[in-house]
Amino acid sequence: MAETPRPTHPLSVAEAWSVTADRAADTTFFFDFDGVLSPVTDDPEASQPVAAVPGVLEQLAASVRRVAIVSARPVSFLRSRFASLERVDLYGLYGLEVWHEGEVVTEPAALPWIPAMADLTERARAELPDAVLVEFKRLSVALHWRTAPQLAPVVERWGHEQAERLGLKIQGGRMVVELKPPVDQDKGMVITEGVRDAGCAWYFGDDMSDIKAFDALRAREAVDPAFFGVAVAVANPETGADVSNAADLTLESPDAVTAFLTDGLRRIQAQ
Ligand SMILES: O=P(O)(O)OC[C@H]1O[C@H](O[C@H]2O[C@H](CO)[C@@H](O)[C@H](O)[C@H]2O)[C@H](O)[C@@H](O)[C@@H]1O
Repeated sequence: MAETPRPTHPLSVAEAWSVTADRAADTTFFFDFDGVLSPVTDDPEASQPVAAVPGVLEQLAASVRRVAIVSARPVSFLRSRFASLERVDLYGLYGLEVWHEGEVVTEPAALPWIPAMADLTERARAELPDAVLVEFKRLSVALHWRTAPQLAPVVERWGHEQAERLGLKIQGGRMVVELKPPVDQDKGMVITEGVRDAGCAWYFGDDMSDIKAFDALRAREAVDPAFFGVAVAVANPETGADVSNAADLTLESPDAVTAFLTDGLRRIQAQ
């Protein structure tokens, strides 16, 4: 059968699935976790994927070349939510951690920063108002104001001061600011590496840090016009229009992502 011609952006959903079904053996799907596979909750520890997600991802992984979750969460957290998945690759802490052959592999340049992150966590808990949730992630510290939105300016100011004091990187997100070691690693770099020899790739994201992943798909297309990249935004009012504007398609929620993938899987399997 002749290969479906590569459509130009903007894409229709039907075009995107048609090209993907043709190239399934050469396709990788990447997913962010929070807000994409899991609905947003006040307590980050309470987050769970949509019930059907593990089954859908495992089936997808059996039908395409590769499926990976690329998250700001630690790999240990992702493993706790996806223990049953055997075929899905996991990148944690923006790619500073990778789940590889049954163990967590950490970027060596980041390891010396663990004590500084632990100290910063203690300092944040002592200095910030109690309503700020301080999440220690071994190689980063996330400062959440979801349950106290009026504290956003206080937390952002404190975060920027600490980043300057310690020479850390700072990453904004959904009602959160995160402090990270000054190590060059982000979701865009994970995707750039991950699509190097792919013919087609999808990335599903909902937050500012995901725009770099969308950009990595675009950059790959620019050097190889035959490559087919699909950026999918999961819309939310917190990140405004920036994520949707950077995407090819927009879905409204993690439930909608699950239904969308179920439909896509049917199309791939029917090919
Ligand atoms: O890259 P991701 O997997 O999307 O992780 C981004 C951040 O997700 C978590 O925070 C966000 O989700 C929480 C639970 O729904 C929510 O309470 C919070 O307001 C959101 O910012 C996680 O806790 C962070 O560490 C991640 O950076």
